[in-house]
Amino acid sequence: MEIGLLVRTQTQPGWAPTTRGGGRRRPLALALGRLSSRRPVRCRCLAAMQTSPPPPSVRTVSIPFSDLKERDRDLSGKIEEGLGPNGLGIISIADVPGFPVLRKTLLRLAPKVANLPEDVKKELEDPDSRFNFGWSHGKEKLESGKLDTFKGSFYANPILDAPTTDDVLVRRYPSYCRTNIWPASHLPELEIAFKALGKLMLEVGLMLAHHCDRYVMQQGVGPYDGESLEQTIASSRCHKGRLLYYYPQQFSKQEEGGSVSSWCGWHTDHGSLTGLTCALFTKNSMEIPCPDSAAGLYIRTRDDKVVKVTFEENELAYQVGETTEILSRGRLCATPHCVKAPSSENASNVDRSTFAMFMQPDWDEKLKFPSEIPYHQELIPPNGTLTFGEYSERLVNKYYQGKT
Ligand SMILES: O=C(O)CCC(=O)C(=O)O
Ligand SMILES: [Fe+2]
Repeated sequence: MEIGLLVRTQTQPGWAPTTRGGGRRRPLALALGRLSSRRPVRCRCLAAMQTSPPPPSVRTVSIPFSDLKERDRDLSGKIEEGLGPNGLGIISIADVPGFPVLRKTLLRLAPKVANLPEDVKKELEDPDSRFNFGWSHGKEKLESGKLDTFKGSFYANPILDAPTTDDVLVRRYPSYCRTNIWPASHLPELEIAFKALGKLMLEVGLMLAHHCDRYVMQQGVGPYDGESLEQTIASSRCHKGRLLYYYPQQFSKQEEGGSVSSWCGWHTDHGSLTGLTCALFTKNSMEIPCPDSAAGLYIRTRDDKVVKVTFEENELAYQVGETTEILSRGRLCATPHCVKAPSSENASNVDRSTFAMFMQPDWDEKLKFPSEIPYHQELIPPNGTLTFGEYSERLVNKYYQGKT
């Protein structure tokens, strides 16, 4: 990894260890648990990104839910346009029944979690999972080496409260295998809302995965060497939801040229598929439209341009993770993304709540890697086969302990 090419972000998340200049603090946290993981992104245009006028805004390719649920419908054109080698790497699904209510119900709880008394939040922390279950705030390091207090996260597996009872596995894969922690007495509605939205995002994600599989097979890749994306996701016990709360930014901290990664640093999700809701903004507890058209989710396109991505409030978006890119032999591409905070004057006291559903293979899932892969080639054994759990462990070692 060429250190000089890493994007310098305020909130460089996830993978970046100190040795690579990323200033990461908690090596394992991002690597395993949500496997949302974060690969720092190479970029040659950092200076331009930080000083140029707001980048253009691009609408996601959108698929109506009524089409998505038809298994025999040919959606390969849209899948290619959205997620293929020339796509943005994000696609949105419109008119998902029940989604708008579940989204609002959960996102409205994000500020409530973040504002629970400190001692209650402490109880909700799980250091043994490297903060991949329960409450996590100020555990990751910023680029500057300071702790990231810009956002707080609440993590849980919305599908399984206890993925396994095998102690060996719990010790080996604590970020996947430990049990959920819910604020049962302080915010009992969180568990219900979190599970309901997470399950819906998984169900819709499975439908999308089916169409992704069809597209990949049409491309002549043949069935994936292991399971299809749909089967991989369906049989996994590792899914992880992340309720994110971005604290209002202080204007004094906004002087860094309004960097596009001022709220969440550049990274690529690591697993199979990530579901994303459109964020909810509030100001002094009142829901408001996003107060700054430049704020929100940004991605870097295949031809190295930074664009702001938009999708409708009631659409459900999905991004491709690195593992899917590798297993689809590049037919589906993972996309570097980050989040920009509002920076205009009237954006003070504005917070942002959103939810990400990281769908990733089971720790036991055998992944058959192609002989050439775009990421982490050195981790793959000669026979090209690793379980996802083993692969994740190697990634963690690579980034945080410097061994492969
Ligand atoms: O806040 C967002 O919209 C995106 C969050 C994200 O990319 C992540 O948690 O991996
Ligand atoms: Fe992400």
